[in-house]
Parts: sequence; structure tokens; C-alpha cells
Amino acid sequence: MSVFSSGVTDADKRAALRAGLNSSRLQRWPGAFSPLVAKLVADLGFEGVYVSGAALSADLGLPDIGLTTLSEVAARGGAIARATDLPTLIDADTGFGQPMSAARTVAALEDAGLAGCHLEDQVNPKRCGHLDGKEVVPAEEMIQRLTAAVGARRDPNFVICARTDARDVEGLDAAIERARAYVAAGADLIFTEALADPDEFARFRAAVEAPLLANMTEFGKSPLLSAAELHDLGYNAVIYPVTTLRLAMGAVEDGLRQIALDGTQAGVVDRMQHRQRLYELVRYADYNDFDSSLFTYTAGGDSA
Ligand SMILES: C[C@](O)(C(=O)O)[C@H](CC(=O)O)C(=O)O
Ligand SMILES: [Mg+2]
Repeated sequence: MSVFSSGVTDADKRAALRAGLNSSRLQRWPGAFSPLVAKLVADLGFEGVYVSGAALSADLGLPDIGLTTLSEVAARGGAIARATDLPTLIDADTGFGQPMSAARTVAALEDAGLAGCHLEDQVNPKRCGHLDGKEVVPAEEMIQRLTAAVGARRDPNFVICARTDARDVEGLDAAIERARAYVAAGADLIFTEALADPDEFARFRAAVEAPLLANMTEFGKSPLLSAAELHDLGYNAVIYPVTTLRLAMGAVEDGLRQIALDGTQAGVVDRMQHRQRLYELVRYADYNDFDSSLFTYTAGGDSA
């Protein structure tokens, strides 16, 4: 196995994602805002990796209002997916344009090594699902989006997740009705955005015959339910989309303030990831071995 690639093929990652959704265990997918974070997510025993549109745009210094392009998202998502053996689900916003654009999006994300993506029923330009003032397209338009996306995938295991933002715009019953129509259009997984309380999660579960994904984003409209609570509610997957970015940025800000104050980082060194841990995550020793095997290579095939 090369140090430069995951030991698991894209097809096997997608099969693992499917198997996880069909299992009775809740699939926990923390957001990874970089390939290095994806390595940490895998090392700590989570089932999958999530790539958040909010985190990806924030990382570029942009608000999450649909400014990022398919090329940017596929490139960054691909770099993250390739850094781990885990399957990666990515946020594809509204599919980056018309229904045919959603089809192109799926092809590009498959090529980039992603295991699945979610498409939402918001209008363009989209908003964070937990902010007021968002709007949804008519259900028929979202069904076109989904039909195009489903038809575009070559690997039948690539997961197409349909997100409905309708709860906050049209009410819970309309959101559930949309979810059922999206399943009929071929969605493999339903993302129930911005639900208000556990009872709403339960009502979605009772009404929709497909795997369900919960969004446990902080400072939003939904309560922060635990993995055990979501499992008991019958949910199949949970994302912690912006959590790692918020944790990291909180720590970076605190550290920078301390340096500005003290004139040295000496007081915050014990809060840092140690050089050794970083090297472990990027498999420094394996690259060294690989390099020395090249360095000592001789044409006769002997190596010292
Ligand atoms: C899940 C989400 O789409 C994301 O981009 O991560 C966001 C998360 C957030 O802004 O907190 C959303 O819920 O719209
Ligand atoms: Mg998003």
C-alpha cells in the first residue's frame, strides 16, 4: 500500500457507507475542515467524515451563502476524502445551479472520491439552514434536482442525501411530505434540517421510510441531542458539521490573545497538539521508510 493513497478503494468506502446506514448503529460523521482533521476523525473511531459547506466557505473567509463553486468544493472535498479510509459525505448545497448542474455535481464528486453528498431544497442563493429568512423551491423542482442527481451516479452505492429546509418555512407536515416525495424520487437518505425538538425528530421517523440524518450544529435551532438519544429516536446518522472548526478557532483565538499579551507562546504550549502526535497522524515514519527504501535502491534490486 502506498503512503500516498488510502488503503480502501472509493467503491469500498461507498459500500461501507451503505452498510453503516443499513446497520442498527448510529453513524457519527464529524465535520473535517481539512485532510488532517479527517485523519484525526478516523483515528478516534468515528464511522465517517463530513465535509461542511459552512466550514469550507468559512475557511475561505466567506459566509455560507452559496458563493463557493463546484470546482472548489470538489477539490477540497476530494483532498479530505483521500486522506482517510473512512467514507466521506459532502455538502453540495443546492447542486450549484439548475437540475442538470446537480447531475454534474454528482459526477464530479464521485470522481473526487466522495462516498455521497447532500442536496437541499433551498432556492439559490442559499442560506445557513438555521437562519431565518431562507426560502425553498417548489417540491417539483427539488424532485427534478434529485432525479438528475440520482441518474448521474455511476456507482449505485454513492449516497444521494436529500435535505429539506421546509420545516422552518412551510411547517413540519409539509417538510415530512417533501421528504416522502424525495424518497420516492430516489433519495437514499433524508437530512431533516432545523427541527425544533425531539418530538419532531420522532414524527419524521414515524412517517419516512428511509434512513434519516440529524444535524447537530451548535448555536442553531435544534437541541443538541446525544448519539444515544438520536439512536433511540431511530435516526441512522448524525453530523457535527462545524464543530471541529469552532473548536479549533476558539483555541486559535485564545492562543493568539495570550501571545499578544505575553509576547511569547510559552504559556500555551501545553494546550497544543504535540509535534509527535502530528507526525503520528501524517505517518511521518512510514514516509521516512519509503524514502530510505528509494534512497538505498540499487538496479540489482538489493537494498541495504
Ligand atoms: C450543515 C450545514 O449545511 C453545513 O454547511 O455544515 C450548515 C451548518 C451550520 O451552518 O451550522 C446548515 O445547517 O445549514
Ligand atoms: Mg451547508
